[in-house]
Amino acid sequence: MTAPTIVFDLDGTLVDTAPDLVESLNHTIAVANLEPVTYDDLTHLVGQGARVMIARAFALRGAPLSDDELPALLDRFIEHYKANMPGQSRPFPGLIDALDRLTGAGFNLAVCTNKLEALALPLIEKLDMTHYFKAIAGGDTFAVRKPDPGHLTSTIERAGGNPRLAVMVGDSDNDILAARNAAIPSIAVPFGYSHEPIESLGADRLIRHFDELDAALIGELLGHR
Ligand SMILES: O=C(O)COP(=O)(O)O
Ligand SMILES: [Mg+2]
Repeated sequence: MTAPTIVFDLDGTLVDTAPDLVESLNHTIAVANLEPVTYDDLTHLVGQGARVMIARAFALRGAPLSDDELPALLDRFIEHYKANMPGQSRPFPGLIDALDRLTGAGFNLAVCTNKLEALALPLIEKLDMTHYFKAIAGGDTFAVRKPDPGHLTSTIERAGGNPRLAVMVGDSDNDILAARNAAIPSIAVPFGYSHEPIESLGADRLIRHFDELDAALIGELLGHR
């Protein structure tokens, strides 16, 4: 029988990347003399990858940005973010124990992030977490990205899993929507970068800490289907 797959979002779910994202974003927009953004701003900017994050920062500052300026800004962001990796980014409390526990219990683990694949892979590698995951899919890995259900189902398939036997864990509306659109149960975490109250996202469960993520909870969610 195929093992159930647990799919994790990356930014704000597995890893606290906010300080490094803010730093690289501010380095990027500084070329246009824009005021630096803050952590609170980030919850409105993050979610659709670096390109959209840069465009939203310009919009936040009321600065014009044409499509032909974006590629150079994106390159500047990628270069800075990669050079500092893993920077201050760390797994959230209890994550590594949870990954060990779930792997030990026979689950397939995977990552489905809207972060560019070329940033997601080295970050996970530098934090020594690659070996936990059967698949790591970024926002540009497939033709679609979250909240499109295809991003999630393709990640599960790449991990050798079955979308009918899977659970999504995430911090934002994109994650919970992608799961709902794919008819996959979802778990929300409150320590990430959602700009809306986490309770309002409509996840099937809310966990406060990774200590709560165990085989019993996954079984309960899959049993309810
Ligand atoms: O980097 C982003 O914009 C979003 O990344 P996430 O999907 O891992 O939260
Ligand atoms: Mg996230």
